[in-house]
Amino acid sequence: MEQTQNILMDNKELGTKKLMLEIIDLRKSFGDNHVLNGFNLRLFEGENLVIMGKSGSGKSVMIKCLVGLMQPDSGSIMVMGKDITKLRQTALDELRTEIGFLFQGSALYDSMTVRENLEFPLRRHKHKFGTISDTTQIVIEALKSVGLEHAINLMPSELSGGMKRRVALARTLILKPRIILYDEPTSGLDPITAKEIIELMRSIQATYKTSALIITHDVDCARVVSERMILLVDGINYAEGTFNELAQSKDEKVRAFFKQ
Ligand SMILES: Nc1ncnc2c1ncn2[C@@H]1O[C@H](COP(=O)(O)OP(=O)(O)OP(=O)(O)O)[C@@H](O)[C@H]1O
Repeated sequence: MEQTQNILMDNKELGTKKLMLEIIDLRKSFGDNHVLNGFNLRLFEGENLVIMGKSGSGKSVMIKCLVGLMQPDSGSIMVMGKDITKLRQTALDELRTEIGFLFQGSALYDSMTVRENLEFPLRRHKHKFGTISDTTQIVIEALKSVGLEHAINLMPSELSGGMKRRVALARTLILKPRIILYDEPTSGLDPITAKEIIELMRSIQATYKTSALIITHDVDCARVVSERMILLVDGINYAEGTFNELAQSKDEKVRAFFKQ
């Protein structure tokens, strides 16, 4: 596998699709620790793009820059054509509703029922949805899409790990995001539950026509969900391609990702 320095060499078919997210020459250092050294990424409409990188390779730093929790040293981050590093707070908040996050650990509010957990983001983002007098239908629809409509009145403590992750995903979907950012979606789950979540990610892509950026160590997850993958090594896109292209690579650094 040849080192891919420039993501503009994407396959031509993708070139005709709408660009949802673009990261250009992202750089971030902490003193002498140069974590991101010109990272590039393009996420197209309806696509699942997997990013793999070893522990400490800068995936979290990249996500923090992407969601505005960390300021990059340089580079731009375009979300649906707007550079988020240059937006004012209100415009940034509005744009943020187009991105849904599923972070490691499901982060449900323990003192709220499943229904209340799902209603919470709707209330917070009134500007996008207006005042909704009856949220029941919206909540049920989101829960149905993750197969958990029967859990609407349960407390998080009554849910298994897999169910919690599904509810967290429903809570993400309820805001109808155009882009979903999954951070280690299968971590901490047993293989069967992980497989269910992986299948769910595919079904959500088909139903909601979302684009997704997926950070994972899980080779099975990458194989099933990705249209394309980027391997992040030494702060750059070390290699890019489909799962099969990368899995067949002779490059030792690339091969290391597929040995599990
Ligand atoms: N706020 C910070 N201050 C100083 N160094 C930081 C800070 N945040 C991250 N780093 C450094 O940046 C590097 C990349 O860390 P990061 O958390 O992005 O890795 P990662 O790829 O997400 O790893 P993992 O898969 O283990 O979560 C590490 O060397 C880390 O020590």
